[in-house]
Amino acid sequence: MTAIVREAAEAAAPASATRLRITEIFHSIQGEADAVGWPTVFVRLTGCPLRCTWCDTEYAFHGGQWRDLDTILAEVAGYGARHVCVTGGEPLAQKRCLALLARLCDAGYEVALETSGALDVSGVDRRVRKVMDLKAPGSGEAARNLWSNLEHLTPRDQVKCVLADRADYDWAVARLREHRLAERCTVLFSPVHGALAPRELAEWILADRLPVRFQLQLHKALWGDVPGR
Ligand SMILES: C[S@@+](CC[C@H](N)C(=O)[O-])C[C@H]1O[C@@H](n2cnc3c(N)ncnc32)[C@H](O)[C@@H]1O
Ligand SMILES: Nc1nc2[nH]cc(C(=O)O)c2c(=O)[nH]1
Ligand code: SF4
Ligand SMILES: [Mg+2]
Repeated sequence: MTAIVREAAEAAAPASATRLRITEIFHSIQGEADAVGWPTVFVRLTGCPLRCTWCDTEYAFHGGQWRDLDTILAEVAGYGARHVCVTGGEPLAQKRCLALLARLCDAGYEVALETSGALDVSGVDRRVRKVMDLKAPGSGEAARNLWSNLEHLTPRDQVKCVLADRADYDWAVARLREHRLAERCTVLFSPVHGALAPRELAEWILADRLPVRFQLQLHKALWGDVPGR
């Protein structure tokens, strides 16, 4: 069977109701958002309906393996970490992601979800900390932002704007004010890795007295831009 035929067959026949397509499960230092620095197990779900120009995980768009929930939970448990981050690809593109998140919460983990902001987050377990992107124009995917998602954020969640240039920054500042984002939850501004100089973004945030939290991808400082880290 060729890889393409196998992929099509797997996509058509997820045998059990509790299977998800997984690109990788790995143990690393959380490099982004509120839980930055904590030893964390990452569960990266395969597939994404978006194509952000600067995406650093294109390898998660295709392939992966169908894994059932019990097997995923068992592998996560094997690392003995308190924190779990469910990411992708776009995790919410697989409906069973909601069951995975609930099972991880039931098991007692601190659970974070990295999501694009383009898919409905209303069904996500309230115990999960959502880290929701708002895609700026430089991503090429700003039209996909599902603004109704803002109503489902709580103070434990975070909104993240990943910015490629000054035009993206100006867009994000306008959205911050328009939607009173900082009154809803923590707002993260992060430079696109290798595109916008981190110091430049830091200076803009300070000059404008913005109530946002600057963030850099810590794992890339530690290990570079490699899969599974
Ligand atoms: C790979 S995405 C997966 C989750 C989901 N699809 C999303 O976009 O949030 C995880 C996080 O990495 C960020 N990211 C991806 N490529 C990046 C890059 N080149 N520089 C900085 N952040 C990046 C995304 O914006 C997102 O916040
Ligand atoms: N170390 C590490 N931290 C991360 N936080 C969010 C990640 C992601 O790809 O969603 C990520 C990742 O890929 N690696
Ligand atoms: S939504 Fe996330 S995974 Fe999908 S292309 Fe954009 S950054 Fe990559
Ligand atoms: Mg990543």
